[in-house]
Amino acid sequence: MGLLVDGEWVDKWYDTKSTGGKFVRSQAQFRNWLTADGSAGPSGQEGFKAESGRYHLYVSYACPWAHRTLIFRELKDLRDHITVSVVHPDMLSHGWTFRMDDDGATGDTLFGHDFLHQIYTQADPDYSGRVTVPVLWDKERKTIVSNESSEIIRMFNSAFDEITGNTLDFWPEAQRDAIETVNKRVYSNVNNGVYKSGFATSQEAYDGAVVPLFETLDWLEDRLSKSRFLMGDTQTEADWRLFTTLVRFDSVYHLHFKCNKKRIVDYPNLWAYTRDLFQTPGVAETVNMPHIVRHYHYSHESINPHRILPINPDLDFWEPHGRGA
Ligand SMILES: N[C@@H](CCC(=O)N[C@@H](CS)C(=O)NCC(=O)O)C(=O)O
Repeated sequence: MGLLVDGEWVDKWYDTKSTGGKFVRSQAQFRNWLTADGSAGPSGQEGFKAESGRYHLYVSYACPWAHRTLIFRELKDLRDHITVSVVHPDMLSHGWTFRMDDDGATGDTLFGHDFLHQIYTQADPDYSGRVTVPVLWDKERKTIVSNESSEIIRMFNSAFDEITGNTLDFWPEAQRDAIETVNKRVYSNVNNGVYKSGFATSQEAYDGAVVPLFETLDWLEDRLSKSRFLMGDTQTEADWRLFTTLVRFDSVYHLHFKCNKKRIVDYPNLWAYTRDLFQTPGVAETVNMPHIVRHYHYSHESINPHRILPINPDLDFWEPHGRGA
């Protein structure tokens, strides 16, 4: 675990001393956009035109943020157009690595590097900051397009539509304000809320995260008692952003991150909704539970110093969900 400082790798855990025990996530730094015509998009430089075979994703199956991008690659039929490398689940003193001694870890299929940080310094030899997944890489310009999952899924939502003929829209214009409102609350209290609970190093910081987490899950449970998906009858990005946290919750966050007031299986609507999303064609293939369980319990020494993997509940994500009616 560490970060790059002026292009040099430094092995260092998250600093929570300066923030009163609170975990504060840093902002992603590569913020270019892939677009259908290569124009610049909301931020970054121009020239990243959607083209088949040109782009590559570096992901971890364990990471909920990277998981979003893998799901959109499936939902938007991009599998034949965007290639993928999967890191090893253990994130230790070198950060994410391309070790291949675990089922599903592919190694760096583009360059044969050992560490993900080498991809960052290849894009910017003086890069300072965290080395995170996902990374969207441009094989033509040999640089990172983006390392921000919330933006990568919006690129995937539309940039390749002419190439794939898949015009499913998970970010429909008419619902954007409503989606943003839900995303904001879900991001802060649920997606990042579990991390803020788990990485807190003071009681106050933990309480400040875990209470809003369960208040928000209660609110979502109620909302999902009235409609199949968060925005009504059709899936939007809001559902997929929530899903990657829900699918990990009972196996990882409940115990490892001390989010243990309830499990997702204790919420009838949230649990059926999680199964409904899981059973969406293409999605189950993106869920690698062994990588998920291994990564968190093995990598976070400060939380689980003996690296013992828990027995965990048997969860049947294939059980009929009954939410279509
Ligand atoms: N803003 C980023 C966050 C990505 C992120 O934090 N990924 C984690 C894995 S779940 C990571 O790579 N952490 C390594 C680190 O912080 O050093 C996104 O959503 O794309």
